[in-house]
Amino acid sequence: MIRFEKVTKNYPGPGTPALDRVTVDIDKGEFVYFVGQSGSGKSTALRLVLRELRPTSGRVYVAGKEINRMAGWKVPRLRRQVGTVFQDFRLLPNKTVTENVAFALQVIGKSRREINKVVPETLEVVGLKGMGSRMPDELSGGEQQRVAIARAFVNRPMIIIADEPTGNLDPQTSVGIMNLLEDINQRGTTVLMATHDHGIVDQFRKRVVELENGKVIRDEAAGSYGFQHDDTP
Ligand SMILES: Nc1ncnc2c1ncn2[C@@H]1O[C@H](COP(=O)(O)OP(=O)(O)OP(=O)(O)O)[C@@H](O)[C@H]1O
Repeated sequence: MIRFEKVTKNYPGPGTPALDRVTVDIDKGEFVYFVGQSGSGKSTALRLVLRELRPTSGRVYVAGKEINRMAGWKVPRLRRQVGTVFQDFRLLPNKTVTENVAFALQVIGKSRREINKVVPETLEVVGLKGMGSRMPDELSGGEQQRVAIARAFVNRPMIIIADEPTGNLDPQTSVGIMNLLEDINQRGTTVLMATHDHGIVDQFRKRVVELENGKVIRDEAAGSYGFQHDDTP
């Protein structure tokens, strides 16, 4: 589904590469964490999948296509198949919950009829049934993140990219958001998630790709890694 093949990314200016010959293969339906210290290259890796950035060398494949070679007019189609979720929610503050989610479908030309059917269904999936007429500032952080996930998922994308989706949430609310991302993953969407949150990575066991200075220093399957904390008395 997604393949990074010896991907190096240099930003302009001096310094080490943000990514350095990264090779990672992600199958359809996987849930993969990208972990590592601030500046290790997690966001750069995620942005390459959207072709918001282009590799300095190496190749990034999404659904079998090398996206760096894709014609520019095909990039919007690629991005429609990749939902995005961020730490800071990024909702439109002057639109209701329903309008925020509907907007993602309006911009790609879906009919009003389809929008009226799919948006309430999606709000139900994310646990916001009956909250469609609220404004973002009338919601808790966790609820706002659910709206953002609904917006990312409403078009049933192949892939969801989540960059620190629990970064602004307390631990209990984060668990709710992780349950939701797991649910969406189980419906067949591949999930790539960058996180600093060791507690989440320990509790919700998934494949872990760890970056350090742009290099992959660990790539472990779900369940094969040890707990970071020893809770035995
Ligand atoms: N637009 C940019 N221009 C120049 N350098 C950049 C740019 N974006 C990121 N970098 C650099 O690339 C490296 C990797 O950054 P990146 O944002 O991918 O890391 P990250 O692991 O996502 O960090 P964080 O957890 O803080 O978000 C860092 O050294 C960063 O300073």
